[in-house]
Parts: sequence; C-alpha cells; structure tokens
Amino acid sequence: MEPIIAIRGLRKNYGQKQVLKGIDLDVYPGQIIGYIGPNGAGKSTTVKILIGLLSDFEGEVSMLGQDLRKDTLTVKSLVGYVPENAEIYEVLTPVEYLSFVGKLYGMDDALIEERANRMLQAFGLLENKDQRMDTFSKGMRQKVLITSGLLHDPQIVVLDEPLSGLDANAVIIVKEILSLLKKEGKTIFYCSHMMDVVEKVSDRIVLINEGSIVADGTFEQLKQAEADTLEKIFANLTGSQSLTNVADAFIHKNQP
Ligand SMILES: Nc1ncnc2c1ncn2[C@@H]1O[C@H](COP(=O)(O)OP(=O)(O)OP(=O)(O)O)[C@@H](O)[C@H]1O
Repeated sequence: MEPIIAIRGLRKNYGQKQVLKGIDLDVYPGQIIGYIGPNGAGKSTTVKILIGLLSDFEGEVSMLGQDLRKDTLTVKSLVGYVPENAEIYEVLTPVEYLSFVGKLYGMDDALIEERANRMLQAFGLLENKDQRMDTFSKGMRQKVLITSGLLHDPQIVVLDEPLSGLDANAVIIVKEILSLLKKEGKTIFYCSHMMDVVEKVSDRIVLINEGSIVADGTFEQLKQAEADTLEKIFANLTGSQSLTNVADAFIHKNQP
C-alpha cells in the first residue's frame, strides 16, 4: 500500500536552532497516528509543514501522492486542520464563519448548511448558530473550529491538541468522531498531550523528542518494549531526570 503521507529527511531550523532533525515517517490510509512529545519537541512545527503553513523546510513531504512544495493548493483542499487555538473571526456567528470556510473550499450553500447544522447539532451548538462568537466560551469556540476543520470532508485530518477547553462530554464526542472518521477510511494525524486519549484513539503512536522520532509503534508494541502506560513510556523516553525530583525541586528550596 502506498503511504498517504510520506515524510523523508524532514529538517527545519528557526534561525540557528534546529527544531526538526531528520524526520522519516510513512503514514498509511486509515491510520490514526498519535503524534506525541514534550513541549518544544517539534510537533506543531511538523503539523504546520503538513498543512502547508511552513514551506521553508529541508527534505521531502508528499501527501496523497502530491509533493507538498509543488502542489500546496491541492494538498490544502484535501486536508482538514483543527488547531488548538485560532484567530477565529469572533464578530461572526458560527453559520457565517462556517459558510465562509465552506466557500473557500468551493462547497455549495446547501452542502455547507447541511453539514454545518449536523455537526453543530452533534456538539449541542445548534441553538447558538446565529450568535456572535465573541460571546462564546473557549470550548464553544473549539467546537466551531473542529466543525470548520471537518466541514469539507477531508481525506486527511490533522489535529493539534483539539481537545483544549472541551468538557468531558465533548471529549467523548470527539473521540467517537475520530473512530467514525477512521471507519470511513480517513487518515488522522493527532497531536496531543492527553496520554489517556492518545492511548485509546491511536492505532499507531509516534513519539518525538528534540526534533527526532524516538519511538514508533502500536501501544501494545511500545508497552512491551518500555512500560505499561503511555505516561510511563513517555517519561522513560523523554525525561532527562526523575520527574518526581523535578517537582520536588520546584516546591522545595535546595537543602545545603
Ligand atoms: N516561529 C518560531 N520562531 C522561532 N522558534 C520557534 C517558532 N515556532 C516554534 N519555535 C521553536 O521550535 C521548537 C519546537 O516548537 P513546536 O511548537 O513545534 O513544539 P511542540 O512540540 O508543538 O511543543 P508544545 O507541546 O509546547 O506545543 C521550540 O523550541 C520553539 O521555541
């Protein structure tokens, strides 16, 4: 099977700082990849490259067989992106915002309305659909962002910490949405710090540390190689010192 996302020798620098140090990764159609790593590991940088927001990288990235550098527009039309936070146009209502997003993807009005209503209803936001979003809570805005990322029925869905601000019920809905998308054959690239969710929804976990992949496999494979929970696996492979000692040093003055 051909990979739907193929990343070869991906490097990215910000000034002198090398943030991605040669990432090689093949993602196959229908996989849910949990892309995890400590703060500053390079997850969002990878995501920004995949969705075509950053183009000054070294290496090769192809999505759906298209070279990202040569055909950014096609790739963008087939990929859905759900960010953690976005500059959402707060003076708009969800209906206005989603209609704007849908039109950018070339969708017709009837399809936008049908899909937007269905998704907003699932999130319990239908009664707020004509309300300006500057009156919304963080979680309500996040639900609109998730809806806008999935509105055009993309083949690949890239999510960067999408559960930020969501209540427990919405988290359950999003987890369910991810497994339904998988059943439809969509490919999901999911970045998160919520280890319990990653453990449950991902069928492959890729752990990145300081710009390099340090583990790649199913949760079962990582468990056999490292430890019995994803939290422990994460700590084993990325913690430079005992995390308990770090907490202790944070709270207590060093004893002479
Ligand atoms: N625009 C930028 N200019 C300079 N440095 C940047 C920029 N964006 C990110 N970096 C640096 O690149 C490194 C990787 O950042 P990135 O946002 O990809 O990490 P991350 O794994 O997503 O982290 P987090 O879990 O905290 O979101 C960090 O050291 C960060 O300071």
